[in-house]
Amino acid sequence: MPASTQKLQSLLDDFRSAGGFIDKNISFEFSDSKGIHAIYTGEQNFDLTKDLIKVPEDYTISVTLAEELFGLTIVPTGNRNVLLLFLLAKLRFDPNDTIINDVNVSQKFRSYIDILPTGREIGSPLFWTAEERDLIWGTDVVSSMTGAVPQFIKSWYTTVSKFNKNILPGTAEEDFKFYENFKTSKDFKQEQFVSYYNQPQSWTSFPAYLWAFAILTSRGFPLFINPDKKAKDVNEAFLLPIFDLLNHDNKSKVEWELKDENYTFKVKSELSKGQEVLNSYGPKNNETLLLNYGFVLEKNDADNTGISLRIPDDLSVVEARSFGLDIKSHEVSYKIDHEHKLPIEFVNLLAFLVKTKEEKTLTLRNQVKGLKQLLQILTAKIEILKNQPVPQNNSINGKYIKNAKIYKNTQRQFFQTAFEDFLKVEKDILKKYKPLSFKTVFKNDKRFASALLLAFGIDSYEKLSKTDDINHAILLWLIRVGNKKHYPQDERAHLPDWIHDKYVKLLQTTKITANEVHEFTPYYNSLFPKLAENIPEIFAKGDWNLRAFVIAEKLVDEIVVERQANNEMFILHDLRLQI
Ligand SMILES: C[S@@+](CC[C@H](N)C(=O)[O-])C[C@H]1O[C@@H](n2cnc3c(N)ncnc32)[C@H](O)[C@@H]1O
Repeated sequence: MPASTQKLQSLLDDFRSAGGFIDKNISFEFSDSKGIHAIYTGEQNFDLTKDLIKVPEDYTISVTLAEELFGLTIVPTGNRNVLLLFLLAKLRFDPNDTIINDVNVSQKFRSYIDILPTGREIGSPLFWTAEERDLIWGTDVVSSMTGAVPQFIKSWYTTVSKFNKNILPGTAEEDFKFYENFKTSKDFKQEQFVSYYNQPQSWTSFPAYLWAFAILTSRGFPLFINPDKKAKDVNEAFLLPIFDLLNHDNKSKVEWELKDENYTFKVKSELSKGQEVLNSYGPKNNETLLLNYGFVLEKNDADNTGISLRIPDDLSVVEARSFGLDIKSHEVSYKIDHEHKLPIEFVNLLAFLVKTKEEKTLTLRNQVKGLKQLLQILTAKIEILKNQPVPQNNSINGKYIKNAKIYKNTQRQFFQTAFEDFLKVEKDILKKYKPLSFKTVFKNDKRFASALLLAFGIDSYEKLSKTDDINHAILLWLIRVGNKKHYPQDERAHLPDWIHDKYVKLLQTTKITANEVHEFTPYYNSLFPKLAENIPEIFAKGDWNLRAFVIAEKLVDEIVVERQANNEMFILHDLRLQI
């Protein structure tokens, strides 16, 4: 019999001797991808009115038990699970028995504690190596983890440093050094500690605490299922052996209940021979499943993702509200799931962030610019999620590679859908408001177009649009518009007044820095005086000095946007829109 089967058998024997019940038609099996799981083997469909599993209340491991060992006052209400984590760590890693109220708890739960998986077996990225973490680089799982671990370290140390000295093992001082290390290192990089995390030695060490944390999050039950025991904390959890051998399916209909001092487990949908008996851990998204349980679901109804944004401190929430946004603080996040798409409000928020001082409301200009930014954010997210590094090291766990792939693909799908939706929004807005495209300028302002031909040696807009010269062309055209009154009447018709007015206003109000002059000089010298000499009818009318280039560049920032779908350039009016 393999060691794992033997361990499981001992647990089942101990459990039955403690008064526990498991329907005779349930058999526990083991697979690399799912760990231990339960299969129904009965010939007849299971009678849904019957209990499948019954666990005596006394055969559970709770915060109350931990409090009896460590004392009531060590952790404040709101954080009581921490004590349970230390009890778990002690039961697993303390070679000495733990006696609580004259009961040898170590002996009582030995076979249960023995079957609990290691951190790496659970598969949470908390236990992944640096190279394995590269598989999920840039994802929300990594940012959650980076934020959470320092908090775990603090709650571990705050509690363990309060323990009565006579309960601490001789290795405690050594264990505490990790905290000193963490506290004094400016740039704490978790991945440097992964091999330490994966080898818990002493029960008071952080790795033992982290292991217990992963055990409680991947297999703990909420205490509120016991109405008698009023949980002091909303998220108070406990361990319910045997129930916790069941794997998860969102759709599984089950019933947990406390009846006559026994926790009972019933299934509420058909269970036939060969089917896996599945619990439901609740509607969990893939991020939570991966981080807390070490697995993900390819088809997960409860999956979601989100985009968060921080409004810079120098912009006020009040201003954002008067712009028409319904926001309460500087931190804004939007959730995307199978029912809720990314809302247009997100575009409006970005529009607010790119607005000019003069713009008090949503305009065509800021909305299209906001939209462009959103499409860029989504593209960046999609690119990160698309990237599937090929591990060079064949010691990387295949299950982790698979989970990372599924997690990233399911996340990417949300962003991909949002990207396509907003490309459509961009198309609709451009269709509705028909802003001036540079292609149209090129077509209408024929004199300018042929001047470009001479200047850059390009004979069509299509060719121009495929090179960097398109940006130079726009810059030159904006200066031409700024010099409008120096051109003959027939040419002026193609040079819009609103652009001219903006140019003049910028010219009057902008102070040009030495840096800008410095930056533009080589570029300016590459064009002038050559252009003025060769094509004076365009480039020697009005002012074509370096200042004009700096102003035109600022105007480009303000009013020119490149369409995401086909890189077409649009010149946008600050036409007021309604949010
Ligand atoms: C409550 S335990 C269930 C028993 C567990 N399989 C074991 O070996 O002890 C939760 C763990 O089971 C595994 N698990 C649960 N549901 C799963 C599923 N649908 N697919 C793959 N693994 C699953 C994950 O490793 C998870 O952390």
